[in-house]
Amino acid sequence: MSFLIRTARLSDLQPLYEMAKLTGGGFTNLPPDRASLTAKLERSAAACDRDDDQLGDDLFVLMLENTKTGEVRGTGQIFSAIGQKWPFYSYRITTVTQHSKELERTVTAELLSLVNDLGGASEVGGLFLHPNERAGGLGMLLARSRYLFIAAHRARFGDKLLAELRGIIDERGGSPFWDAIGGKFFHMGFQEADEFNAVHGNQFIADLMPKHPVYLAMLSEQARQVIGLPHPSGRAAMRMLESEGFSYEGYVDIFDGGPTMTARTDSVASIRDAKSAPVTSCELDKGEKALIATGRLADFRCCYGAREVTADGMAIDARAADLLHVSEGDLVWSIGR
Ligand SMILES: CC(C)(COP(=O)(O)OP(=O)(O)OC[C@H]1O[C@@H](n2cnc3c(N)ncnc32)[C@H](O)[C@@H]1OP(=O)(O)O)[C@@H](O)C(=O)NCCC(=O)NCCSC(=O)CCC(=O)O
Repeated sequence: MSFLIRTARLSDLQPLYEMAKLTGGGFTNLPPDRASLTAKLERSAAACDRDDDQLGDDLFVLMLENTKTGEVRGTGQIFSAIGQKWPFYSYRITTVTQHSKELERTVTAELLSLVNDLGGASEVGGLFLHPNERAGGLGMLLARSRYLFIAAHRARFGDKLLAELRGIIDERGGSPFWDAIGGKFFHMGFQEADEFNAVHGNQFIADLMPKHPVYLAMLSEQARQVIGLPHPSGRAAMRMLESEGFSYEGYVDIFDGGPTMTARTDSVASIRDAKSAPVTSCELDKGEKALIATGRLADFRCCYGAREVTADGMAIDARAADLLHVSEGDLVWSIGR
C-alpha cells in the first residue's frame, strides 16, 4: 500500500471540497463550503506554526494521500480544546425521581438538560474516506493516525477526548429530534438549519435553543426513539471509537440528538499503547503489522508498516521508511494493528 497520512496544506482545498460534497450533508466538520474549508486549512496551518507545548484553541487537519497517484482520498480532524471562544453545548440525559405519598407512587422522568460539561475537551471528527476506498482498513488508518498525532504532541491536547456522531435523519431528509425541539423555536426545517449550520457554524443553535430542561416524555415517539442513536452511515465510525475505549455517557448533540462519545485521553487504546523510539534499522523483513508515524506538526506523517521493537529502538520495513522519509536514528511513534 502506498497510502500516507500527512498534515493538510492550504493547497488541499480542492480535494477537501470535493470530499465535502460527497458527505450528503449534516456533517458539521466538513461543510461543502469553500470559505469554511479555507478557514479550517488556515487554522490548521497556524496551529502548526506554533511549536510549543502549550494547549491552545487549535485545529489540525490530516489528509490521506495515495502517494502513487498523488490523489487525496480521505481526511480527519483534531480540535485541541472545544468551547474556547463560544461555549460548547450538549444535551445531557438526566433523571429526576419523585414520590407521592398519597398515590403511593414513585415516578422517574428523564430530562434533556443543556450543559457545557464538555467544554475544554479535545475532539476528533471530520473523518471521511472516499467511498471507493472503504472497507480496506484505510478508515482505521485515518482514525488511528489522529491518536498517534495526539500521543506525539500530548501537551497540546486536553485530558478528555470526544467525538460526535451524526444523528438519525428520516427518508425525507428531516430530523425527528430537530422537529421535536429546535425546529419549534427556529421556524426552520432541518435541511435549512443544516445548510445555515454548515456555513455559519452552530452558535445560532445554542443562542436560540430553549435553555430549560426538556422532559423526554413530552417529545414525540419518533424523537424519543432516535436520541443517542447514530446515523446508519456512522456505525463504522462508532465501532472504531468503541474499540478505542470511547463510550456513550448520555451526552447528545443539541441539533440532531446524535450521540457524543467520550473517553479519557490517556485511556484511548491507541494513545495509551503508542510507543516512541529511534529507528534502528530501515530494512526489517518480517515484523509486527503496525501504524508508524513521525515528524512534528506540519511534518507529521503516518502509514501502515512492519515494526520490531527492541531494547534500543525500533526496526521498520523499507517501504514504511521511504513513505515516512525516515532513516536510522529518527524518532518514530507506533502502535500495533
Ligand atoms: C468512517 C469511515 C472513514 C470508516 O472507513 P471504512 O468504512 O473503510 O471502515 P472499515 O475499515 O470498513 O471499518 C472500520 C470498523 O467499523 C466496522 N464497521 C464497518 N461498517 C459497519 C457497520 N455498518 N456497522 C457496524 N460496524 C461497522 C468494521 O467492521 C471495522 O471494525 P473492526 O475492524 O472491529 O471489524 C467511512 O465509513 C466513511 O468515510 N464514512 C462516511 C463518513 C462518516 O460517517 N464519517 C464519520 C463521521 S463521525 C466523525 O467524524 C466523528 C468520529 C471520528 O472522527 O472518529
